[in-house]
Amino acid sequence: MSFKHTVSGLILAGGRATRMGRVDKGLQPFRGMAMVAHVLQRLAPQVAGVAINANRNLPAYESYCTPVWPDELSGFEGPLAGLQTGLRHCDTPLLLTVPCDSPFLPDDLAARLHQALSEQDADLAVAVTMEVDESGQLRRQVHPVFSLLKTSLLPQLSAYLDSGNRRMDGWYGAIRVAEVLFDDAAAFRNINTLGELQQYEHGAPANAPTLAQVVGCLADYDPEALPVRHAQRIIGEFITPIEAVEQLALRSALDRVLAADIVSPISVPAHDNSAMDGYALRGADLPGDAPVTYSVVGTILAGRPHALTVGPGQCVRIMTGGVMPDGCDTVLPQELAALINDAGVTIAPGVIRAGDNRRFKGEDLMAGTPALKRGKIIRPADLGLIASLGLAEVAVRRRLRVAFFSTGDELRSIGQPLAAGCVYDSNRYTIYGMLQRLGCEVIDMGIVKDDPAALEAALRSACENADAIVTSGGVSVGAADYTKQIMAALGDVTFWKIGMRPGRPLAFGKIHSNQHSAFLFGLPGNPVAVMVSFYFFARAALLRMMGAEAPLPLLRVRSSTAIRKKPGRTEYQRGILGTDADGRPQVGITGSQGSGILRSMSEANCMVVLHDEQGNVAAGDLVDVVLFDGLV
Ligand SMILES: Nc1nc2c(c(=O)[nH]1)N[C@H]1C(S)=C(S)[C@@H](COP(=O)(O)OP(=O)(O)OC[C@H]3O[C@@H](n4cnc5c(N)ncnc54)[C@H](O)[C@@H]3O)O[C@H]1N2
Ligand code: MOO
Ligand SMILES: [Mg+2]
Repeated sequence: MSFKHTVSGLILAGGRATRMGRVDKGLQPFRGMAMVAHVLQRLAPQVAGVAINANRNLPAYESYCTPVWPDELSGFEGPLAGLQTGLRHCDTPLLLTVPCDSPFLPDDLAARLHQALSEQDADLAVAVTMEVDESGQLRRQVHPVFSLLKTSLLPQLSAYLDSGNRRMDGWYGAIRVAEVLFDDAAAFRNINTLGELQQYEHGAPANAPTLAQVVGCLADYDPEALPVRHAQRIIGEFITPIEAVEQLALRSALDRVLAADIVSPISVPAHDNSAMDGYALRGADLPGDAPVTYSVVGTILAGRPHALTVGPGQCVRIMTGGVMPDGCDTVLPQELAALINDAGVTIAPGVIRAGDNRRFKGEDLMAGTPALKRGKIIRPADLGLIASLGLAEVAVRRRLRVAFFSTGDELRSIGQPLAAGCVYDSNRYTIYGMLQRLGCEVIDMGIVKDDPAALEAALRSACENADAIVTSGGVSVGAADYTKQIMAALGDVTFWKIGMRPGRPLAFGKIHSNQHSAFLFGLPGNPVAVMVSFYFFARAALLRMMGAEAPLPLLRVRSSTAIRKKPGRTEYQRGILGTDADGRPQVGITGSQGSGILRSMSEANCMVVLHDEQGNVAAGDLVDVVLFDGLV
């Protein structure tokens, strides 16, 4: 049975709003209605009923058809006073509090807090998020105003207030508290100042520029002939990263983006140790002109503590990884000994030098130094590195949610018969593959017909469920291409003809629907154009949204053939990178380069990037190449 009937909601609107100039925060207009109405809309479906705790303008709050309860303590005594009032009136066993200035609160707040409360048999469940501060460090942020608690806690709370305390979490010591980690910190954002109110009015985070502002910085901006590098720059400046962070078990973090620097808590290795199985001795003691025999005073195994000291004329048997004994700085690999017998180990002159085969404490990682930087995509070596620090969990950015669909009446899905003039939808498969490779959470929305209402519904739904949207088709100048009109109507979207081949038309911007917004990449319909536009525009932008640093490396390679190329535009040609007869790398172009010929894309293992200013390429010239696959 659902828990909903056991929970009442309480919106805390009784504060003074000192940072907002003492206006009544809950009643401030925001995106077409009062702030409290947004909170009410999100909270009401999650609970049996909602009440508001307010101390001013009571009739205005009552107009939302909810009970309104002022504090019993007089003098704006803070949120706990509101909570006390709420507990006193509450007629369900549980009460859920939220502040009136949090219009983005999560839809699953009650469900998640309730689950933790019952699983952990707690008195109170409170929301927690992980946030990255300005110095790049990760910290836990507890949100005591987002709490689910037992109504029976009223006596404890009243006693706490009677003793003069007002801190929201100050009474947690006396009750059982369950902390619930939410991965979307932005959902808990509260609006504290009039400036923030204006800022969030259009869904824009702090200081986000409009597309027109970004474009305004380009002296010779021409959307009908936009150089590739300008389009890339505009997109990069307009995109904003998602901030939500989640804590994952180490192995689950593979291919995810590190959310905060990892500072090494220990030195690796923790001690100077031997790099070889052999004999440790003092470097100053090595032979001069004649062989020397050293007596063996003990054996050191890796991982075994010891208190051996080695004097002049002595050595100690040591295994790889064994901790170097005091005074020793050199290891003789055992196979280099001139003689090993009961008298000891004999070393000939000149076989090793002082300091050989010793690994220093901290030579891999020194305690207190950054081991990995935020923004790094976690690869197999990083998993090992983090494990070497003894860390079981890492903080990563939440996965980026990307919705995608294809547009066009001529498209058929696999399994459907192919009517005359129709083609199977291949773009949804290439896009799926490319998004998966980037580590996105994908939402496949199928094929959308060339119909304005269907396109609008699809874009709105994508916008409400994803961080970014990738569409294909309908961005050129064709008669049935409604896509552009609908995209433009839903937000800040611009349409470009880019100086490139393939992939000339591109729509880019941000759309809004029901208080949600998403970045939009309207890619051209031709099957190769869609891939090229994804790789050279969407890829970097999506990575930036994920908070990742992953530039595309360009290799300079000799072209095995001549390539025709017009200066004044960037051409991306499908290439096969291999080696010539002498084993040197070379690249050749796959067959037809038409933007509908997917076969030649499939045969290719790289793209040859011929830049704007470049003209024809002669056989043997060096060209830039981007590989499709990397080793990791
Ligand atoms: N008069 C002009 N015509 C065109 C121009 C132009 O500048 N002036 N640009 C050309 C270029 S370049 C491209 S690329 C295409 C882009 O067109 P759209 O983005 O509007 O895409 P559609 O018209 O919907 O489709 C184009 C082509 O691709 C096939 N297609 C579309 N979606 C899929 C899919 N999911 N799977 C497989 N194939 C798909 C579609 O059937 C068309 O053949 O416009 C040029 N025209
Ligand atoms: O983008 Mo189009 O022809 O360049 O395929
Ligand atoms: Mg078209």
